Amino acid sequence: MSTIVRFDNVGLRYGTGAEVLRDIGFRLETGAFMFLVGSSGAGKTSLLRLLYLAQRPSRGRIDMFGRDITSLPRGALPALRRRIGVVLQDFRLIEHLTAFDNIALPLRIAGVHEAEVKAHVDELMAWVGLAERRDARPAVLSGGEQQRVAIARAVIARPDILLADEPTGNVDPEMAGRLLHLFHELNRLGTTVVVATHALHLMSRVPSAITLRLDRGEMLDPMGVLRNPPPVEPAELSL
Ligand SMILES: Nc1ncnc2c1ncn2[C@@H]1O[C@H](COP(=O)(O)OP(=O)(O)OP(=O)(O)O)[C@@H](O)[C@H]1O
Repeated sequence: MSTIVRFDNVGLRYGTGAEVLRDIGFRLETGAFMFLVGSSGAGKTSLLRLLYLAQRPSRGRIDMFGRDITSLPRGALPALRRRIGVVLQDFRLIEHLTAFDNIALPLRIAGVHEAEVKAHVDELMAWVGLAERRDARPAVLSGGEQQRVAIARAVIARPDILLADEPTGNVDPEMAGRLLHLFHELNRLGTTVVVATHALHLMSRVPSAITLRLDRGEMLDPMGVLRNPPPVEPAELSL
């Protein structure tokens, strides 16, 4: 089993402020499902920003996909980002595109044939309860609908890593369970998943998940599980 993400002694500060992340070190194995938890302001979004290559650390080293991303030239980042699906708290939908076209975007960028795009997007929209909102633009969608468009867009092209920041924050409990199920299915197909959440009750739905707990910018890992991930059983690999 290979390591897809590795943090060594990572620190992050914004501008000249104090460090908002300190001494973060962990390994994430390919195919893992990780919950990122901690109280508001603990640094969850900041850690996701590092993983999405939106921010470089102020110190330490981050390896992703077997490369040291802290020393990569800017020009190399877009190709890496295409392997990452991301659901941010502000959704970042493209305003002039319909829900369907927003979700279809990663497939179209990848050059997928239009008939296949239509079949995949329609199926996923039905799954996340958006079949009726196919032609709606983001401005007329509710917060929960926008969130589901953002999630569908992030997962449609089966990224190597999915990063989601509080992805069930705007939906009812039933839909939250459904979305988590979607992430779990994607994970079983091989995508490494990182979900930052306050919804601790949802964590029991993914029994195999590991948890990275942040407390005011520091990592709590008393058992050392994240620094020394246990070997994965072959049976789990074949799921
Ligand atoms: N762009 C920024 N510039 C300066 N400080 C920032 C910036 N973004 C976040 N911070 C600070 O970094 C710290 C961690 O914030 P972050 O958003 O990562 O926490 P969080 O755990 O995701 O919180 P929440 O659960 O409320 O989303 C906070 O003290 C916050 O004020």
